[in-house]
Amino acid sequence: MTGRGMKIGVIGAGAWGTALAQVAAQGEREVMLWAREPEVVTAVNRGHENPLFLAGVPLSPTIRATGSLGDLAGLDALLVVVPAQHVRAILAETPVDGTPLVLCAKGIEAKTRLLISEVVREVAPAAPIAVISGPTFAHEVAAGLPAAVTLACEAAALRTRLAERLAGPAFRPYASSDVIGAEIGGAVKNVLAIACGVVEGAGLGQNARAALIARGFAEMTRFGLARGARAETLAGLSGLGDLVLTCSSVSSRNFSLGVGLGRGKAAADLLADRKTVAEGAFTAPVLREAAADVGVDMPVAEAVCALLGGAAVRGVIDDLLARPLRDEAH
Ligand SMILES: NC(=O)C1=CN([C@@H]2O[C@H](COP(=O)(O)OP(=O)(O)OC[C@H]3O[C@@H](n4cnc5c(N)ncnc54)[C@H](O)[C@@H]3O)[C@@H](O)[C@H]2O)C=CC1
Ligand SMILES: O=C(CO)COP(=O)(O)O
Repeated sequence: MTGRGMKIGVIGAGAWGTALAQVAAQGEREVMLWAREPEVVTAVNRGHENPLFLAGVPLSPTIRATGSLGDLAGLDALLVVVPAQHVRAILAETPVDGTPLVLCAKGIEAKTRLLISEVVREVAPAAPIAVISGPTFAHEVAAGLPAAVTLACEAAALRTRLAERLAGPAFRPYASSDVIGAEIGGAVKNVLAIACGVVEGAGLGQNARAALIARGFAEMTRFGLARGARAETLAGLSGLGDLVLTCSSVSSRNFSLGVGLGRGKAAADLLADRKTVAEGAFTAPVLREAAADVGVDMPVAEAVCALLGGAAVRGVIDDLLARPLRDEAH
């Protein structure tokens, strides 16, 4: 069977899960979308919209929302699009068995320091795993604007079928077998986007932001290589591509969080009561620990941790700039 006939389910109806359901529904194909919020289920089924997480985008009528994870049984692949810290709990309640899981969250599990693919191997050991990651603001993808992603999966046949199923006129998956590399790019760039937002909020200028993107990419590469990622994946869509996107736009929740920090607002106030997720705030502390585990220096990630912990912006920036001079290659 080619991938085109695969029946797709999406777990998580935030902005990105809804946008991916829209991608999977192209050609009037049916898609089952699990939403945690009953009002989202109702709005998608009755009005073909998701005003809570993706307002203003008309959705395909072939997307059917459900509040019951049991309704996902028997599908050919499930896209997992709940925030990283909730993947374990949600999959434990989902009828997965051997269904392929396409992991779309960008983060590291805080209490275990595991990448999401490692979490899923624990909670759904029979499920083949793929990862989709790349520079993709949900509202642009849902509106049908052009975007490209890394689609990583070790099994070549499944990789091809998923790419056939999800590719569309404006959505281009690029195949890779480097699952860990695709995950690390997406997780680390969120932390670096907070740092770039701080540069913006504190008015440090365009030169500083470009320097931070380049030195941040050096950090991502050091950590990724130490964890077994391939350099070309880190330099691709899911690494450098997504880093550039989220480090240069207030459409990024992580960048916007950094702008607030850079203007001197407290992290606790910026994060209180928010409905949408800024994954970098959860990833930064666990990334610092995970980097220490493999002996990798990540000064920008350290600085983000300090700011999230309440340190004053000026002091953190002064400390970064006062670090000993070093070779660029390190
Ligand atoms: N929004 C975007 O443009 C993109 C987001 N992503 C990633 O997709 C993942 C999901 O993010 P978004 O769709 O943007 O979410 P969102 O910020 O739009 O919405 C929050 C989501 O979290 C869910 N949620 C809240 N508490 C929960 C709980 N206790 N258990 C399970 N789910 C819970 C909500 O139901 C909702 O689906 C994140 O890892 C994000 O980094 C990846 C690419 C693009
Ligand atoms: O991952 C994203 C774009 O690729 C979305 O970024 P934010 O989560 O920072 O909004």
